[in-house]
Amino acid sequence: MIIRKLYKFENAHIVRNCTSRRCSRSIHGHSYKVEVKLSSNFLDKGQMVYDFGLMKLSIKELIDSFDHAITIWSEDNEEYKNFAKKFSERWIELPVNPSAEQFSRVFFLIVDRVLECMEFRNEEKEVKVHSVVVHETDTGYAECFREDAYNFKNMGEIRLEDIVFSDRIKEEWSDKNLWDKLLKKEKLTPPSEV
Ligand SMILES: Nc1nc2c(c(=O)[nH]1)N=C([C@H](O)[C@H](O)COP(=O)(O)OP(=O)(O)OP(=O)(O)O)CN2
Repeated sequence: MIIRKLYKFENAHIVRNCTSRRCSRSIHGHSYKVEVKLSSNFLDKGQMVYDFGLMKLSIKELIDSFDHAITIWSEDNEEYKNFAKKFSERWIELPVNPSAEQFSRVFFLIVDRVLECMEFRNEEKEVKVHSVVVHETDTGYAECFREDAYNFKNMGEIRLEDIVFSDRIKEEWSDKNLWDKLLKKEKLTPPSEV
């Protein structure tokens, strides 16, 4: 069975080297919608794959990090990167170009790591990321499956260590060490009730 939770955020970027000139040569923003789909063949004590309420903790906080932020590619022009970091206190640097496709891979990998670290306290079993859909506009989206997220050879390597959140973004997390914990694969313990 698959369940799906929707997240929304506003974000600015430039996507270098693409064919659409407006996209590759001008800073612009989108009202993103992100669908995280989880699957399992089991149900927990509440007869759910994974409580939607639990999906409003770390997963929501990490996706919301991108809200009112600018996303930059680590390989972009140094002057542009410094400008973005100087004039926006909320920025994220990615090791890949911030296309809808790469956003969907980034979110897949992040949610995959959250689930890997998460303690399951309500008899949830084998909860996996099925796919992540990133809607960049009302008319265009990318959907990432596991084989895409880990397709480092053809789609570019994404190491979580290479995703950098600005200090301001980290300060707004309920646990300022959340990202470090995920990088170190430390256990995340959710509250017994949300
Ligand atoms: N496959 C992709 N194509 C494009 C991406 C992308 O991430 N993946 N991104 C862009 C731009 O960011 C652009 O802003 C969105 O392009 P587009 O769909 O053309 O936007 P519109 O709002 O103009 O779409 P309409 O359908 O005309 O309303 C470009 N391509």
